[in-house]
Amino acid sequence: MNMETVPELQHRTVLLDEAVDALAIQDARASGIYVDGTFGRGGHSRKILERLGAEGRLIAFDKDPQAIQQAESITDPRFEVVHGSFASLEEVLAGRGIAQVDGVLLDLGISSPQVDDAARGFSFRADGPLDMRMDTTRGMSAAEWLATETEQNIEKVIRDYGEERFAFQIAKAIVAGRAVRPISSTRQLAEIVAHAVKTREKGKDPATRTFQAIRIYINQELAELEVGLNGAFRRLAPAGRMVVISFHSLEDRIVKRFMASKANVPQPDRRLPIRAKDLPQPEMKLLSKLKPSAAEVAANPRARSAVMRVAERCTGAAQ
Ligand SMILES: C[S@@+](CC[C@H](N)C(=O)[O-])C[C@H]1O[C@@H](n2cnc3c(N)ncnc32)[C@H](O)[C@@H]1O
Repeated sequence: MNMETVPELQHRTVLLDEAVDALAIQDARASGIYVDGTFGRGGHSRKILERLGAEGRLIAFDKDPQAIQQAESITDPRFEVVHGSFASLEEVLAGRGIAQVDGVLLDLGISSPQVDDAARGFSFRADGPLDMRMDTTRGMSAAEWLATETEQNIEKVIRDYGEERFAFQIAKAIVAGRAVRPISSTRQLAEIVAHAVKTREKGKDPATRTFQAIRIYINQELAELEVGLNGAFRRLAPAGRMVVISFHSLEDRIVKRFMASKANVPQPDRRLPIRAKDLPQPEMKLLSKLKPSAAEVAANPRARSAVMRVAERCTGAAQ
């Protein structure tokens, strides 16, 4: 579809002030360098630019060409947008001769325009081609993947990334369904899943978990998050802030564990009891964990599952 014919869909930024406040862009830090790893429709980026001084700099990333098209309308000389994953943050910064940044923001997952445009194939509510790629310029669509993947791997993805207890039945139904007719639309997949799911969760469409799982797999969301967190950490200046907003427990678990490991906070799965005096110096300080207010959730129901975590690079940490 010609992108110029797509009506512009809106994204309501979650935890807008809270996330930008957490970057602490003030005093000397207003002339720092910041990264918005998930530009979306630029709600956070625009607010960061409002707070930045004349010498400050903001580098934004997004995998989605439609987000990039929006970002390119920002003509501010302090701003630059990169079409690519935040997993490439380190090499992109290195390519610009930037050794350290003062803050990194990641507002994970998909934007409302991606969900609301049926042609992107993310939604089980509207019929559209079964695509689900954030970056439509590369990689395999969900339809292509479901056409070729083994039943065992489909089951594993749906179980691991959707935490779906009917993963076995759904994978079986997908493989039986594709033998009759290629699964090329969101509605077709949603119907196959609905028949395979035996008991319904209250208030939840039976396709919710499967769509989430396939989307995470197609976009390699969790693997890229791990790489992005590590890259952001290595590039953070002392006292630099890392602010991450997650929208489901799999993401939040990764963020929580990453920050906790850098802050020497004991992990439930750490086997050996380690005496405090034997622990290495913490490299990060945990600053806050926050959820949207009831008023924000009432105004924007998509904010309901958001969790924001903030950590700061310790000043004494080795670079
Ligand atoms: C929740 S939206 C961000 C909204 C944004 N903060 C705003 O205020 O408009 C998430 C965006 O991140 C992008 N995205 C998700 N994972 C990404 C990744 N690994 N690298 C770059 N962009 C990513 C998606 O394409 C989407 O546009």
